[in-house]
This record gives sequence, C-alpha cells and structure tokens, in this order.
Amino acid sequence: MKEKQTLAKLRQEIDAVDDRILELLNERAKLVMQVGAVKTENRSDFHVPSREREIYERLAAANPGPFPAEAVRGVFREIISASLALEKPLKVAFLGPNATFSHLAAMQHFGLSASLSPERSIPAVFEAVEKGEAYYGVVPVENTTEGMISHTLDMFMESELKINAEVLLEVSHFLLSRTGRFEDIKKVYSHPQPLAQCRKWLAENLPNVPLVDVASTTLAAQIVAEDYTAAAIASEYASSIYNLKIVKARIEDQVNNFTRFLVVGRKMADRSGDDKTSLMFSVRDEPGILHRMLEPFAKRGINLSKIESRPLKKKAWEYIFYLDLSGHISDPAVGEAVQDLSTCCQFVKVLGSYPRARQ
Ligand SMILES: O=C(O)C(=O)C[C@]1(C(=O)O)C=C[C@@H](O)C=C1
Repeated sequence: MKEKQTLAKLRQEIDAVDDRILELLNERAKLVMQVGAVKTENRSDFHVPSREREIYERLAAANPGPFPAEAVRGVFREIISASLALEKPLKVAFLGPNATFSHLAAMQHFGLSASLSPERSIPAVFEAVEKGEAYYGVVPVENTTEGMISHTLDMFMESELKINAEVLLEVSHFLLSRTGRFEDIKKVYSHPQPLAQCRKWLAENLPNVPLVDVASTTLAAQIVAEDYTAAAIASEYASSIYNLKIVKARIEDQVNNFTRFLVVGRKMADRSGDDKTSLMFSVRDEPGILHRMLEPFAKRGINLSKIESRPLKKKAWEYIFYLDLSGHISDPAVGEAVQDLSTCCQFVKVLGSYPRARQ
C-alpha cells in the first residue's frame, strides 16, 4: 500500500514536470517559427548545421546531470528536427533502400522529422540534390576496414555539390534468418562491403556456405524473409523491419567498424569553429611534386587528416588527390594555403568545409 502511494505521488510530480517541458517546447517552437519567418523574408537557409553544433556543445557543457550527456544530444536532435520541420519540411535523399546504413546515418543526422527519401544509387542521390528535389543527400564515403568508397569520390569530379557535414556511424553487422538456427543456413546474402567486412568470421564459422552479392543489405534481408535456408548480413534495424531472427550479433572482423557518410548540399556550410575542409586536385607525375603539394599546409601548421590518390581515368600517369584538412576555407591560413597549392596543380576544387563529426 505504502509503495503504491509513494509511486502515485512521484508520478504526479513527473506529470507536472512533463507539463512544464511541454509548455517550454511550445514556447521554443514559437520562437523557431519567428526565426523561420525572418529566414523566409531573407531567403536564408533553414538548416544551419553550425548553429546546431553550437546548441549541442553549449548544452553538453551546461548539463549538471544525472540526465546522461549522450541522451541530451539525442533529445535535442529530435527537438531541432521537429522545429526545423515547422520552418520548412526538410527533404533529404539517401542511398536506399530503407533500412540501409545510409538511412540510419540520415536519421542520426537529421532526426525523425525530416522527410527522408531513398534513392537507387549514389549518382541518383547527387542528382536529386542537384535538381532541387531534395535539399541534402547522404552517401557513404569510407569505412574503417574497407577504405574509401571510390564511387562517391568520383562523383565530385563532375558535380558542383558541396560537402555540408560528415556523419560517423558505428556499423555492426548481424547474421539474420527466418529460423535463427545456424544449421539451416545454406547461403549467405549481403552487399559486397559487409561481406568483405565479415570475411574472417564467415570463413571460420560458415566455411562451405556460398556467399551471394546483392545490391544492398536491405535486399538481402528481403530475400531471406522468403527463404528459410538462407541468411542475410544486415543491420539490427533490418531484423525488426523484416521480422528476422538474429543468428549471431556483431560478426564484423574488426570491432570499432565505423563508416563515414557525407551530407551533400548546394551551398557551402558556415564556419562552426571546429571544421574540416575537403579538397580535390590533380598533379602531373613528376619528381618532388608530393613535397611541393604539401608544403603550403606544413608551412602554415595546417593539420592534414587524410590524403588519397586515384589515377585520373582519362589521362595516363596523372593523379587526382583527395585531401582533408583541419579548418574552414574562410580561415585566412586555409584560404592562402589552397591558393598556393593551385600554383603547382592543374586544378584544385574545394569540395566543402563542414563541422567535424563527434564520435
Ligand atoms: O537558429 C536557427 O537558425 C533555427 O532555424 C532554429 C534551429 C533550432 O531549432 O534551434 C532549427 C534549425 C536550424 O538548423 C538551427 C537551429
């Protein structure tokens, strides 16, 4: 009896707090709608990643607890996502179909109030944004075990879209089937990337079972939903959508398997104070060129976090380099270094400056 009374009293207090939270959420929503009206008048961007970063960081620093720090970010991501939808519903294209890791990355970045639309391929995501059918696009660009996803990098050769944000997602692969039993598995379906990322585990645990490449982890889950003798490697989220059992969780060979996604848009993102810039440039294959290329950055103490080269398909012995560096293109040192770089290159293209992702 005593317990019942205590719980009832505490729940009453929780209800009162919830009412206050709701009132404050509406007060906030009204302010955001005023921001939306100002932006409509001035034709400014509704989505401002640098402002969102500022909000998350200010609240993380101000949070006295015991409400967990990671949860503060999740709660505010949804508040901001819903607020932004009040200003203007944000359409975001991603590499589909639904339930792929790009879908999870888009949900992680834009929250559940954004209108997310699956596209068939990486070029189709770029095209949707270029044509204005979507405001942003989300595509994978590299994985910690498998390296760069060259399809995405190659898109920047022709496209004028800019990188507006990066999203880091811990990718965990699940072996899924209808029965959930190891002994029933006669075939394993997945996209080539997850198959590669689970190569060792598959060789040790299912050595004689054929592996079948399909276009996406979602397609693999769909096939397996109809076939009791097959298993799929897909996300945990796919198991709930396609009603599959988990045969084995987390079968990736390397723990801490992260995939990096890019958010592309038509404009350059504002400076947030902790940014990265991505560049692409081409040079002739001649002695000392690598040294000359890196000097403008070393001279100014600019940190380079990635350098990748790919042969230029149209011309033999010429290379395209992709470079990620610390700083925003509007920082004087970064701007000058890029200017210097252009004197020893055939061409330089700034792919975007964007807030550094937090893990
Ligand atoms: O401050 C703004 O520019 C807003 O539009 C408001 C708001 C928010 O909810 O706080 C919403 C969307 C933006 O991406 C950033 C912040």
